[in-house]
Amino acid sequence: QSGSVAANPEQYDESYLCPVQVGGQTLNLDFDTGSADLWVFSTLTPATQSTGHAKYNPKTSGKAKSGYTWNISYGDNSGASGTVYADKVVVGGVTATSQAVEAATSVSTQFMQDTDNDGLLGLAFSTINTVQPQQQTTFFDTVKGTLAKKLFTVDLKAGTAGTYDFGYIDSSKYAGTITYVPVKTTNGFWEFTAGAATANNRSLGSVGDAIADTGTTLMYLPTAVTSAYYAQISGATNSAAAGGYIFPCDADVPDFHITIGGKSFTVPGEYINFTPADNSGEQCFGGIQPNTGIGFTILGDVFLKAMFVVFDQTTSAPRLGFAAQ
Ligand SMILES: O=C(CCCl)NNC1=[NH+]CCN1
Repeated sequence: QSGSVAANPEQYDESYLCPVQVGGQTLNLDFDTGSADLWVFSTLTPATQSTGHAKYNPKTSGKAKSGYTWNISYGDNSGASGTVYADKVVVGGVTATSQAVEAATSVSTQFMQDTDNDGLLGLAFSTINTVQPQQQTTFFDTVKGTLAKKLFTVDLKAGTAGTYDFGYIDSSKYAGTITYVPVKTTNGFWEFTAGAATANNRSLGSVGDAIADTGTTLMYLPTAVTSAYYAQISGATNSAAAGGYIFPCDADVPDFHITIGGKSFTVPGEYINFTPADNSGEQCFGGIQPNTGIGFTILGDVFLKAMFVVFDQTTSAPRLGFAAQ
């Protein structure tokens, strides 16, 4: 089987939400290549936390997995926890007849407050799924044996709907050729080695170990690369108060170029002029921030929305394919 689902951006492209049928109920989920749990707001979530969200009701067709629990925390310190059911999950027509559906009994304030978001669908490797006492497979791992090709593609867009495709590559969605790089799976992420970064034809240094993460909004780069980039924007400062690099909203923000697999890819400067940093709209918050304390680079939506990316498990050695949109 194969299928395609829309990826609808929230305001400022903060995250992208996709309609998914869970036990016949449609919920809008954040597809996340940086985690491996499929969890949903549910009738088990306290009303004080679930107001405004669509909720999965396991009573309809869910089969409780007795004694199974989950508890996840993300890189941005958001998190959730709960219990586990098996139910039918359909994404863009691709059907998992019995998928582990993790029903939330508690969610952090970030999730409570984002009422567009009814849960997450993890697309990292199942080795980092948090269900105990027995780890569960991601939607992709559950269905991959039934897909025409064991791959999915990600085509996020700036300010408009993109797509996640499962089981095939739609060559109308990218320009030029796809450049493939090997993936290191030991941390459970789609992790690879990126190369040299430049802006205004000046070297910013090398990016190095990086993950492709649809669940993270911004790009978190090595501190040296980040400071070299903002040195080229007059008025840019690293503001503790703002929580990162900001600059005058009318500044000239240069394109960011990164080499992957020997090919150069471009993130337009306008994507890096991310959001107003204050109510006056005078200072804007950068879409590139330092990866301090993370230990690797995260290439999140600001990067991905300039790209067409193939998450490929067609062979025993997973790989990532990158193309310009
Ligand atoms: O947690 C991470 C970073 C992994 Cl290093 N990405 N995924 C995600 N989902 C919700 C917030 N962030």
